[in-house]
Amino acid sequence: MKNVEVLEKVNKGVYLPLMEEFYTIQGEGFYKGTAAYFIRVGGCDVGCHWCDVKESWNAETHPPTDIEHIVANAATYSDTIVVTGGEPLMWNMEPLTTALKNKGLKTHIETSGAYTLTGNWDWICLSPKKNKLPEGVIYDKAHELKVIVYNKHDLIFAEEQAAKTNADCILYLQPEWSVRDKVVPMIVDYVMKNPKWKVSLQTHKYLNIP
Ligand SMILES: C[S@@+](CC[C@H](N)C(=O)[O-])C[C@H]1O[C@@H](n2cnc3c(N)ncnc32)[C@H](O)[C@@H]1O
Ligand SMILES: Nc1nc2[nH]cc(C(=O)O)c2c(=O)[nH]1
Ligand code: SF4
Ligand SMILES: [Mg+2]
Repeated sequence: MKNVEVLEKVNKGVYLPLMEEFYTIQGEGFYKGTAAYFIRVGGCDVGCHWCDVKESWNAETHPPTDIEHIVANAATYSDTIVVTGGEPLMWNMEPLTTALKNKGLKTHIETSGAYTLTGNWDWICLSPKKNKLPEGVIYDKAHELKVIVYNKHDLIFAEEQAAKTNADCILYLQPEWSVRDKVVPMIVDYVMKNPKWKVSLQTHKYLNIP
């Protein structure tokens, strides 16, 4: 296939720059502990300095991959599919999620919300970033809000973001991994004083799994 044809397919979302895919246990948030197949799509320009997948940022280093292959493969592993990245919403998620749903699979997304919400999702984890704030509509649709806490100011940011979410949205504070020893006591204290929040840990890192 010619380069332009591939780019056209990527633009439509029928090909996606695939970084990796793996069957594991969802480590974070509401579905923590649940087996799920992860599809990690390349490309992100949000630029979180503590991002734990910086290799995902440059989309050009990840091969444009036919979503039909991705979906056929995913279906052999799990009925719960987590789409993450990179920032999956940099791409049109309509074709991928439609194909996953046609196979009867549950579609979950991990997103910063920095780009327009596309796709048909059973579960939306919104993890907003100060550098590039979410676009309006996703706050109404998010099932969980997961704010990463790197310092004290992130608790103020967390409250600002929570104020924008819908009433059913489950609220999580998750320690930034590299400073976990410092921020976990702060998060624990904050959650006990403000019990509308829950703690989320990156449990897969404790379990030594992907
Ligand atoms: C790598 S991101 C990819 C999805 C999307 N770009 C986002 O940020 O939501 C997946 C999840 O990991 C979180 N995350 C990334 N780096 C982290 C770190 N160093 N410590 C804790 N959580 C982190 C993000 O906030 C997000 O909830
Ligand atoms: N096990 C596991 N759970 C996760 N939850 C969110 C992840 C992500 O990177 O989006 C992630 C991940 O990379 N691994
Ligand atoms: S938005 Fe997500 S993928 Fe992008 S830099 Fe931040 S944590 Fe990493
Ligand atoms: Mg991760």
